[in-house]
Amino acid sequence: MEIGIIGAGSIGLLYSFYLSKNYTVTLYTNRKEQADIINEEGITVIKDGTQSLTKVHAEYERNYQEQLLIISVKQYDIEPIIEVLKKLSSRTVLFLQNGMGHLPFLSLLSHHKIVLGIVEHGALRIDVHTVEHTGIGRTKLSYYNSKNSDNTWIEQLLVEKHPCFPIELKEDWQKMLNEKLIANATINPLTTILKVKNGELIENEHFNVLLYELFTEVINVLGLQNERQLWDYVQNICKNTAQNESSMYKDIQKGNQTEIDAILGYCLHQAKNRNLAMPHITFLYHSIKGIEVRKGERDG
Ligand SMILES: NC(=O)C1=CN([C@@H]2O[C@H](COP(=O)(O)OP(=O)(O)OC[C@H]3O[C@@H](n4cnc5c(N)ncnc54)[C@H](OP(=O)(O)O)[C@@H]3O)[C@@H](O)[C@H]2O)C=CC1
Ligand SMILES: CC(C)(CO)C(=O)C(=O)O
Repeated sequence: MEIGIIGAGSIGLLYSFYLSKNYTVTLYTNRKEQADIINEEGITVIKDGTQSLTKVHAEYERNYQEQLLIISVKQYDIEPIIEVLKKLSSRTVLFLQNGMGHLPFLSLLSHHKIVLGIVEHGALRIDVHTVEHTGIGRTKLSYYNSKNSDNTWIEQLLVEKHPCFPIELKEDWQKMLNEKLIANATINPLTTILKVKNGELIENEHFNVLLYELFTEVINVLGLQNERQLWDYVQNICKNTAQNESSMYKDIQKGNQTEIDAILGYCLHQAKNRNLAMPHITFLYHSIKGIEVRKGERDG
């Protein structure tokens, strides 16, 4: 099976490394120099201090040929890719983004078999061809516009048996994405403005109150009922990733754009549609947007 992976950041490098063990992978980069380096030196994954190298073919030209395309760019880089996907013949397209920013574009791609995914791995790009696998998690997949049948590409992925790279199928994409959104909408912005690691949101009783207040707004706006179970889920993520900095906190420290629009921006949009007041979400959304603008002004 031939797989094209679009976006050679932390997730693109990690997925190229593991999937190339069983499939022919082409990794599409944003810059020619990165493709040249990957073609020459391969991809290195560092896990628990051990380095492993694999050869993967990288391309800068965007003539995606593969029958399975995996999209691993950030939410704010999705739109130009959608424009290309619109013109391609029918195939399977798997989106791996955090947040919900990609959903409005999917109606433009109805001739493709769309699969939504969430990533529970931790991955951190060290340089243009090296990624650190900072936490083993699952990839969860769910069919968006087709039934759980006749997708041989996805069925092949599901028999993937690498112990560090488990892949699961979920029935309900909305539930799957909502759960991930709850974690990203609560842990990410709070850790960013408080400048703390994930674990402090449960270790510090005052921060835990903030986490809970924000959590109740988020589940309210998403219209979710099983509060107890979801609150345990969020607290468990803080516990299991206690020593990690959230991706949003890392992005802000590096002066990068965040995915706040696809995360809290989406929640605010839902709140507006339903005429709900969301003071914590509003406060945090504008705090993060303000920090991004200040950074832009300093650089500008
Ligand atoms: N990293 C992680 O641990 C996790 C990430 N995710 C999600 O996965 C997604 C990807 O995240 P991550 O890998 O960390 O992000 P990165 O920023 O590390 O990587 C994104 C890459 O996409 C490249 N890119 C942008 N536009 C294009 C294009 N048109 N064609 C080819 N490449 C392009 C960027 O290039 P350039 O460098 O030139 O900008 C960058 O290298 C996000 O939605 C994130 O929320 C989810 C869970 C965990
Ligand atoms: C689950 C969480 C919050 C773990 O850090 C994450 O996905 C992120 O940082 O983006």
